[in-house]
Amino acid sequence: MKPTAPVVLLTRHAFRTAPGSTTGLALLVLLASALPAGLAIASGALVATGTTLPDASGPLLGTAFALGILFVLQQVLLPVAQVFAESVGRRLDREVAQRVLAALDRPRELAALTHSRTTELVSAINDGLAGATARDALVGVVNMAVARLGSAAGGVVLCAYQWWLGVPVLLVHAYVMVLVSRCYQRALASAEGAPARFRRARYLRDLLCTAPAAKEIRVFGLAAWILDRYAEESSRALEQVRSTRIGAGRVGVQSALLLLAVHTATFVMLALDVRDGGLSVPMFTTFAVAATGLLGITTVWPDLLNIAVGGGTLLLVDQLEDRLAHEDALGSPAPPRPLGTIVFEGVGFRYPGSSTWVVRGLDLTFRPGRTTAIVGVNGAGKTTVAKLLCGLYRPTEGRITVDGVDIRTLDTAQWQRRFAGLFQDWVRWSLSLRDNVAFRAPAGPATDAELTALARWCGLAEVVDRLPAGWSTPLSRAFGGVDLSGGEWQRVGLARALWELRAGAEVLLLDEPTSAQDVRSETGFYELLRSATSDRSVVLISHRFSIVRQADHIVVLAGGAVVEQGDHISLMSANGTYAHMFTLQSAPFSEGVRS
Ligand SMILES: Nc1ncnc2c1ncn2[C@@H]1O[C@H](COP(=O)(O)OP(=O)(O)OP(=O)(O)O)[C@@H](O)[C@H]1O
Repeated sequence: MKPTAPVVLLTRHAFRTAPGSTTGLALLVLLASALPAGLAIASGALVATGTTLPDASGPLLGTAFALGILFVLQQVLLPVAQVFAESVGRRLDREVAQRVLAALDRPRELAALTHSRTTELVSAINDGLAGATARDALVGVVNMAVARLGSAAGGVVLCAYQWWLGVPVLLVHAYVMVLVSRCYQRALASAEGAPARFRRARYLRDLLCTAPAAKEIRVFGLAAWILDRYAEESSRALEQVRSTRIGAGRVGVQSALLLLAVHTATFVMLALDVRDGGLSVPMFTTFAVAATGLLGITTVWPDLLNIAVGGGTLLLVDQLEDRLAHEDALGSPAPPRPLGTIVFEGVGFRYPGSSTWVVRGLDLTFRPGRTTAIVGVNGAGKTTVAKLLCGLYRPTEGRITVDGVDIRTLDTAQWQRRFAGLFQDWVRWSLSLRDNVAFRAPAGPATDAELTALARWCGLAEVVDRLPAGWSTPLSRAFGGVDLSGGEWQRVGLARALWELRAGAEVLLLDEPTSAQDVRSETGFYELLRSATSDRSVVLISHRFSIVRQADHIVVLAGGAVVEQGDHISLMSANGTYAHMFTLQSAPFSEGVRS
């Protein structure tokens, strides 16, 4: 199917977003487009009045006044139309941003979001918006429409003189338009490979502009190296764009020469006709002004790029929405409440686009109210199991059931809402502490008293006391607040997960919850965890065996499968992988005690 032309796409979206304003805009454009022809006719009429009626000062004044009005309108109507277009375009931009965010929020699973085509589309949309917004593009459409329709009207006037002159002149202009449009299409097509390079260049540039990288850049003295890499990447990305610009310049010169030739011929023909008595001076004036109006077409070339980029972005947004359309079958049943036993039955999983099995033939049981710890070496697949459990990915083979029902058949959004989690890469929101912990208060806004009780449990109470505006303090210096330490941030993440349990989540996923905690905080963590989670299920992923050993059930993952499971005592007496890992971690301390 042929892709919709950017102008059509922009116009269609503008009418859909703001039908009233866009209709007004279309009328303004039509009016402005008729002005060159009106000016040509009025100029001829003025000359006619002046030359044929020497003492007719009234009609002369009237015609001059009419010409003046047309002239003023020509100066005013286009800017007014541009202001209208900007206003409609702004609404279109807002709608585009909302549509992109809504589309990205739609898939319940991460596979669709992390797919390379999705990231490509999002990146291309961001690039498009940075290059030309829908507002720029819509202003471009107005400029182009006024110039092209105005020129066409001038051509029609010229046809009234001699059709065999008007038609070829119009055809030459049409040819120039096609030439220029093709040139921009080529420019866009050849720049298609550039986004990846631009993305890399932008990443390097952002490294220099963002605080988190500042420490390493200074300590390792990386600024000059990054600047060099940035210069290299961006100049390579610009190379393609530059080569197409040279092409555009060539087309510009060719078109100008063509227009020069055709207009010179027109003016010469008109002048010869006046000399030979075939054309009166007033008519000459009308046709000469009409021919001049045709040249308006040459003033809109930069707008073509804005239209192509802005319209192209709308096309990409349509494609993104199609890609991320909701996959859940409508009316899928909600998961049971409370959640029963969750079972992995022969689960195998490969990340999308990867041929490597992370886990295979995995049989696991998560009983309600129990703490299950998952251990294993780096890359064993522990986090992947947690992601499968909460429905962020679907098993490639096998199935996950709750009380015997395949979770695929349940409403994924509701399934996910039953989990609360602190992942390894939890988000540090640059918002107030209150928002960081209780985004979605279960019933009305969270009170400080409720939050303080939670903070006491999480070891956050001291931090809250220190904050200048307590729970309302923004956790970012960029927003006039404060920065927290890594361990304090982790406790904020933990508090958020616990708050979600209050809001109705039933399973708490903790992936390395004490990785940034000091020994004091780690000691007693498990008892505190159980007291805060009471009868809820907890899935605990940790390399800290001092915590893991206290779990009700411990699962050891290796080579993508469960190699051992049981409680600490049974696993230690089995003297297998778990016992080996446990001994390795505790050995330095025992030696320290001995010596
Ligand atoms: N989004 C992803 N796409 C492709 N492969 C991934 C992705 N996330 C993880 N992997 C791969 O899956 C494997 C298991 O990763 P996972 O994070 O589950 O391990 P882990 O046991 O939690 O490791 P660690 O103890 O280091 O946190 C690793 O080899 C990793 O490279």
